[in-house]
Amino acid sequence: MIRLDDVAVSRGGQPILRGVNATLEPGLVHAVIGPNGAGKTTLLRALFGDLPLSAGGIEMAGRRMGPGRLGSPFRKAWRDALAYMPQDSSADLAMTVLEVVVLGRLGRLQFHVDDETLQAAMARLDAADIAHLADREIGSLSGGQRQMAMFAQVLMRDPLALLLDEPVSALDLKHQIALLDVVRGETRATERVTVVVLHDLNLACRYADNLLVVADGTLRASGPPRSLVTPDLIGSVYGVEVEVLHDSRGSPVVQPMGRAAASAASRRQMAAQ
Ligand SMILES: Nc1ncnc2c1ncn2[C@@H]1O[C@H](COP(=O)(O)OP(=O)(O)OP(=O)(O)O)[C@@H](O)[C@H]1O
Repeated sequence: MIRLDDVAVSRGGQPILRGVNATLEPGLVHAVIGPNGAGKTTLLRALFGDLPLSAGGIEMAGRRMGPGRLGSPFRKAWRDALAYMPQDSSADLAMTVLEVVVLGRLGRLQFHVDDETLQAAMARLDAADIAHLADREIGSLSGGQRQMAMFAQVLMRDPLALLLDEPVSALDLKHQIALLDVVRGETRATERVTVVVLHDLNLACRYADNLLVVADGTLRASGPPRSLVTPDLIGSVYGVEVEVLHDSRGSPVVQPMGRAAASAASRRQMAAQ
């Protein structure tokens, strides 16, 4: 479990996140949604120990990270428990896909890649549907193929928690589903905490057990998609009019209807005038 307690983060001297309280249960997929610039990546990087907290704390596996400079032994131990896939995993390296995936075990490697590691890397590539690309140079892949390879790499770390920042942004429909199926399956099987930033609200509703709605640097709402996702919440967070339908499994489906001309409150005010 990961617990966030009144977390605040500043960047460039500006407060970006404030008052974030959440409990992230293991074995569940937690999807972070919210508009551009809301603070989603900042939240993920704070969880990874990549950005210092300006207030509050994060507890994970008996450790507590508080405000202040992150001392390097603490930071290393904290990050060793996690696997983080950043938004842009640009990889212009002269390395093959297989070598990049094997790097996920860095720290355990001692200048020798044993057969077990190679087999594990191949299994990860297979699960990501890119085993046939193992010997290609990573820089020669398409954006989507590279995203799948970086995903295979983070899984090799066998982490306590998986932090994925827009992992499907470059993927076609089939590979979005394939990657998120693996994410959900691994999360359940390993009882780890998964936090994934997604812009596609319908994928978030379909795959997340818990949604974290970030807006203007605060956690506006959180909970299971079915009870959380309403036209009012999505409309007010994104500034659009939406209809919320439900698919045959009961997952919410968000249908944009147009930009919100005015809030309900201002419409009532205008009607009263
Ligand atoms: N180094 C920085 N210095 C100052 N402000 C920053 C810095 N990096 C990011 N920000 C600001 O912090 C805010 C949150 O950024 P963040 O990347 O967390 O948003 P996001 O929700 O992930 O957005 P997106 O959906 O566009 O990726 C933005 O207003 C951004 O401009």
